[in-house]
Amino acid sequence: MKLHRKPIPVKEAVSKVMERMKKNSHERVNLENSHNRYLGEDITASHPIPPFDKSPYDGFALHSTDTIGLGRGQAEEFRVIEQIGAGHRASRPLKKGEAVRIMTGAEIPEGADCVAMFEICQAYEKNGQSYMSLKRELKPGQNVIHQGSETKKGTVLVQSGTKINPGIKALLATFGYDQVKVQRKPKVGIFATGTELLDVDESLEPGKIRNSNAYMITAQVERAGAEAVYLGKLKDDFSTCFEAVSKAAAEMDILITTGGVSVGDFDLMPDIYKELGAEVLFNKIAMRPGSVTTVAEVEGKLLFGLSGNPSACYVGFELFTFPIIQGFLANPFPFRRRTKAYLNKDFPKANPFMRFVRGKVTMRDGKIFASPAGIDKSAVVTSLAETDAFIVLPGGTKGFKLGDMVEVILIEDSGKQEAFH
Ligand SMILES: Nc1nc2c(c(=O)[nH]1)N[C@H]1C(S)=C(S)[C@@H](COP(=O)(O)OP(=O)(O)OC[C@H]3O[C@@H](n4cnc5c(N)ncnc54)[C@H](O)[C@@H]3O)O[C@H]1N2
Ligand code: MOO
Ligand SMILES: [Mg+2]
Repeated sequence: MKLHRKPIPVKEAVSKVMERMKKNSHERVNLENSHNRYLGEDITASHPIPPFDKSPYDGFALHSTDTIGLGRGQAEEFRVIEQIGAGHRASRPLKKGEAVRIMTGAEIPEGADCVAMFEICQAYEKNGQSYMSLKRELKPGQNVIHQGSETKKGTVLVQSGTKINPGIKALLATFGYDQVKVQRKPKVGIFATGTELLDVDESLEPGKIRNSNAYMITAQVERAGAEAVYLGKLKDDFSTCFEAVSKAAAEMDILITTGGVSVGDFDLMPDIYKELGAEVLFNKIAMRPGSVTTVAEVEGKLLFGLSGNPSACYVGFELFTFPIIQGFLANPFPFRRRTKAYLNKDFPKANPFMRFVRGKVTMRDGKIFASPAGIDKSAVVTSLAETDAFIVLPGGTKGFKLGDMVEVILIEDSGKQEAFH
């Protein structure tokens, strides 16, 4: 085994992975099941919105020319010929001096060009006929939402590859998509390797630990929008691991293993990649944690050899596997959002490697602050529960001080916020 590996910069490692991005196929799902899926086509307005001139208020539709000169004590009486709610249309065009009692969302009748809200009108009955009197002048088009004023037919409203959110669902429904073309979710196989691993329902035994990576990675895969296929845990035995990995690589779109990528006697992944004839893109990155993260490709399939150490495993996934999954989903913006934040803690120790400190961000008075989520060590699992961001501390000769402005990678919205005031 080669003990001395040459670390490559994080940026280079990310590009090496992204160069291997694969094209994916599409499928159709019912609109109800489309939430959080990635669009497989642009959404183009198939009709204008609104499709007809409509009233934004409950009131009376009339013609503005009938209101000229009103005001300063001058009122005009209108004959109310009918009443229309949303979903109904007036039975005939309005004539001079007529009004239609109209509700919000109803189509403006022919012969009307404006709406007077109930609040400025006086409605009354006279000899079994409805009337309304008005003391205000209205302009043509006043209180009318015009056909196509929100969007014109043919406008591209959402691009293929965008994650479907509640607003996009509303648009899909507006344009009559009962079925939606979406990107097929890549199947991501997951193996946890390690003879020390116990199942969740097993009691602790000397020298053994429960397998937490499998559950963590499954959740990260699902959070990224892919289909997680947990394939089980494997003992550190070459032929068992080799068989399992080669079979899964053929069946899955992407394969993740955790553990066994370093230089230990039972770290079998490097030999497995060799035996498979896989091309190793890199096996050492100038970062902490996750320096041992290894990515290889065999017969067009990417193999992510994530570290066994929980924090390193978590970080390795978010930096390298997350964007490739987004690529599969045709997301034109495959990377997690980054921004700047003020450090809430000193990091006096210089580190030659770039650090991705598991942290949490808070927002106050238009500023973002970043604090570490717990112990900043690769082998730590407890800090991950609080993590909603990575604090990026570039490698170099100096440490960092409280108040320094640093880059943060936003992992999720933890929703920690006081009530609105
Ligand atoms: N001589 C050297 N030793 C190590 C180096 C090195 O460069 N030279 N690198 C260290 C670094 S950095 C890391 S990170 C780890 C990576 O180890 P592996 O990826 O080979 O992982 P394992 O050896 O299998 O396990 C490491 C650690 O993680 C625990 N683990 C494994 N799987 C799970 C799981 N599914 N759930 C929870 N915890 C798991 C395992 O028990 C070990 O404690 O290597 C350093 N060594
Ligand atoms: O890969 Mo290790 O996490 O750098 O500690
Ligand atoms: Mg090891």
